[in-house]
Amino acid sequence: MTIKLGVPSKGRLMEKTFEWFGTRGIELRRTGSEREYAASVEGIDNVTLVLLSAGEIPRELAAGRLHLGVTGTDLVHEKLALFDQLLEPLEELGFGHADLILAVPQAWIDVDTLDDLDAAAAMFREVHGFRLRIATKYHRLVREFLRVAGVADYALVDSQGATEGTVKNETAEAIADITSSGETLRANHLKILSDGMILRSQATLWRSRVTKLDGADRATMTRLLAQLG
Ligand SMILES: Nc1ncnc2c1ncn2[C@@H]1O[C@H](COP(=O)(O)OP(=O)(O)OP(=O)(O)O)[C@@H](O)[C@H]1O
Ligand SMILES: O=P(O)(O)OC[C@H]1O[C@H](OP(=O)(O)OP(=O)(O)O)[C@H](O)[C@@H]1O
Repeated sequence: MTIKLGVPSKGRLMEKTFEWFGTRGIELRRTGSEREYAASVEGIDNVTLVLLSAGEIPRELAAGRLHLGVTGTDLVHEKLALFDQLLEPLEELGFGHADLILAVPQAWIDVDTLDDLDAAAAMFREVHGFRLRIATKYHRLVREFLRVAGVADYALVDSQGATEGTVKNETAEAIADITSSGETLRANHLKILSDGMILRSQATLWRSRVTKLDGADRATMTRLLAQLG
C-alpha cells in the first residue's frame, strides 16, 4: 500500500506546494506530457502523488481516498460542514493567502456595514420586487455568516468564476468572493464592507481522520510527517 497525497493540479498552488515539499527533501513532480496528470515523488518511498482540483481535495480526504492533502482553508470550510471531525489541519503552509469577503458597489456610499446592507436589502426588495442578489461560489459560508449577522432579505446567486463581473453584468447587486491583492475588486468598482470579512484562508496541509492505516502505511506516515515537521 501507499500513502496518497493530494495536491492541486495546476497554477500557483501546485508550484508553491511542490516548492514547500522540495525544501523538506521531498521532490514532487508532474511527469509525462504537459497535459497528462501523472506525477512522481522522490525522497521517500511508498507515497503516491495525486493531482486533482483544489476544490475536490476536501471531499477526497473526507471519503478517505486521500490520506494527506494540500488545499485552502476556504475550500475545506465551504465543502465540509463537519470538517474538524473529518480532517485534521497539520500545518499552514504560508502561501495561497486569500480573504473571503462581502463587497458591494463603491457607488453605494450609504452602505458600509452589514447593518447598512440589511437596510439596503429591505429597501431594494420594496423598490424592485425581488431580493438583493449576492453572487458567490461559497454558499455555505456566506449563508452562515449572514445568518449570524442577522441579514436575511437576500438571495444567493451561484457564480463559479469571474464573480466580480456579475455586478456590472446586472446578475447580482453584491458579491462574496476571495480577494488577495484587492485588484479585481478595485477594477470592478467594488468595496469590502467594513465588517464584511467572512474567512481568512491560506494553503494548509490536511490529514484525513477517516483513513485506516495498516502497519506499513503507519510507518510511512510517521516518516513522512517527521521529514515535513
Ligand atoms: N488570487 C488568489 N490569491 C491567493 N490565493 C488564491 C487566489 N485565488 C484563489 N486562491 C486560493 O487558491 C485555492 C484554489 O482556488 P480555486 O478553487 O479558485 O482554484 P481554481 O484555480 O478555480 O481550481 P479548480 O478550478 O481546479 O477547482 C483556494 O483555496 C483559494 O483561496
Ligand atoms: O484580489 P486579487 O489579487 O485580484 O485576486 C482575487 C481574484 O482571484 C481569484 O480569481 P481567479 O483568478 O482564480 O479566477 P476566477 O474568478 O475564475 O476564480 C478570485 O476569485 C478573485 O477573482
